[in-house]
Amino acid sequence: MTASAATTPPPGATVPTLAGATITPGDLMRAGSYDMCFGCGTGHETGLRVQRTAFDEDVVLGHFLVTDQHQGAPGLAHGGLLATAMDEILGTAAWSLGKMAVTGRLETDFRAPVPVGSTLYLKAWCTGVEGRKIYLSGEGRLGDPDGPLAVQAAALFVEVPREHFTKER
Ligand SMILES: CCCCCCCCCCCCCC(=O)SCCNC(=O)CCNC(=O)[C@H](O)C(C)(C)COP(=O)(O)OP(=O)(O)OC[C@H]1O[C@@H](n2cnc3c(N)ncnc32)[C@H](O)[C@@H]1OP(=O)(O)O
Repeated sequence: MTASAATTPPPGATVPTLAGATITPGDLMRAGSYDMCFGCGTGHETGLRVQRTAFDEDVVLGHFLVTDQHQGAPGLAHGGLLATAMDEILGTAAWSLGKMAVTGRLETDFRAPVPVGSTLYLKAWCTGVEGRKIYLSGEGRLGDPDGPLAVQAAALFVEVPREHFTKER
């Protein structure tokens, strides 16, 4: 992955830990997802409907089925939607550390085309935390969790207070 300095943890960034977390992975699993989220909502008719299948302190796993609603070129997934899928799984990895966080920066490498009808298997993990900054990496593989590499991503998420989601704008 050709990650920039902005998404690479600086020397001295800590290895993430769940100590002091306000949200546990169990809470997150029970909370499910926001129904109308384009990434994971089951109420969103044309969304990606990413399913999160496992997460712990080290890694988060998920997958989604690429449908004809997700095309860019005929028969192939749109790159922007693949970036959205990576955003979703990277965000889940950030939240699974017990931190409410939003995407500050998202970088993607597209390694192989992703056909309609295929399942993209997603994986994300935290590479370091410094203050409010959470550094994450992820990948998407075709057809199987160990299948061919299709997408790689690196991101900087920034921890925010609850008011970020509730204040009127
Ligand atoms: C319980 C419910 C469960 C729900 C399911 C959970 C799963 C969820 C899955 C969701 C998945 C989907 C997720 C989504 O889609 S989240 C939606 C998309 N993202 C947003 O809307 C975020 C919009 N941006 C902001 O709100 C603010 O800009 C934030 C909050 C990010 C920072 O503004 P704030 O005023 O607060 O802080 P700051 O500006 O002092 O920055 C702080 C530090 O960060 C560094 N920095 C910031 N940006 C960048 C950048 N681009 N490159 C490099 N560095 C950057 C900055 O230099 C500084 O560093 P330092 O000077 O301290 O060293």
